Amino acid sequence: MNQDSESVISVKNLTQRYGTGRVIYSDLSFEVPKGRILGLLGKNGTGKTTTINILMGYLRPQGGECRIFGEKITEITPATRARIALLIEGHVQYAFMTIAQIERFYSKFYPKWNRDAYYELMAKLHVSPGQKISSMSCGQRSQVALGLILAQNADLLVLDDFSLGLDPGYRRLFIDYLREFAKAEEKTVFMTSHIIQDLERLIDDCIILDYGKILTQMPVDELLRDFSRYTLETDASVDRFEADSVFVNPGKIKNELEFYTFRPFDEVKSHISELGIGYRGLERREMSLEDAFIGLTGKY
Ligand SMILES: Nc1ncnc2c1ncn2[C@@H]1O[C@H](COP(=O)(O)OP(=O)(O)OP(=O)(O)O)[C@@H](O)[C@H]1O
Repeated sequence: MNQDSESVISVKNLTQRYGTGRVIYSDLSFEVPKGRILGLLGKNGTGKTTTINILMGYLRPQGGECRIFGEKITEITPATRARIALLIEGHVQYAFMTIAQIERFYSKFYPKWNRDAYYELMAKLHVSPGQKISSMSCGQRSQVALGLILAQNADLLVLDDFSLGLDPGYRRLFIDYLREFAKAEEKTVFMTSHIIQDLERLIDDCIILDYGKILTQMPVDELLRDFSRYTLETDASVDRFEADSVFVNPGKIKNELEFYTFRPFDEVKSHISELGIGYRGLERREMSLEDAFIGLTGKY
């Protein structure tokens, strides 16, 4: 089996700009292997929704090629399309229906429809099955949308900002539910979210997008193992710690300096000595995925 046939999503040299405006990105390439949960992360406006719109065939890119389950996205067959469950930013569109009506409506389109998965999630909602979606709160509508996604029992789930309006308890419930479902059934998930703390317990791999390019693509456990945040005290000015091959996004508040790095401790220490900078208390700090994200993309 070649590498491509293992990849559920394959993106090669994707280039996108809107009209004659600025380039959102060029030469973007990545793969999403079967059975993995991948989070596409990036600051506002880096092109996450754009990428999903291209992958789903709603937008034609200026260059590059995307394949899903081996098929070019411009020539995707209905049978392959039926293997993909998509949650776009926003809510259920048929808001005039009730919880029960929308379940019956959706069930007709999906051969592998799992009614129980939908009602299991709906049971956590404190509303009656006869209530119209239009009269529900923002978070409750998101819960209905997520129930409809899981019930499709698709092989690939594409979720754009699934957490819209959800409270922390429901987000935790959905994440645990999704991870168990995806791992037990070897589903592939491609998702974005701005709530990065949530993703740490869900995703296997992350792509971190900066404006115009991918900064990092790697398994989350490797990122948290190899990328570190350090602090030290120094009287030297922050200009002496310019970003370089060792220091990523250095910053200073009073006399405490912090920086991030992919380099091991000994190398960091000798780099500071080579620069001839006096310091006290060099410490490697515990890091979350959100810290790593800020370390790579900067605080703005
Ligand atoms: N239809 C459009 N016409 C022109 N520019 C657009 C259009 N849609 C998006 N853009 C621009 O493309 C860039 C990427 O937008 P996109 O919605 O993909 O970002 P995002 O990473 O999903 O952002 P967010 O985190 O805010 O959801 C932004 O600068 C946005 O202004």
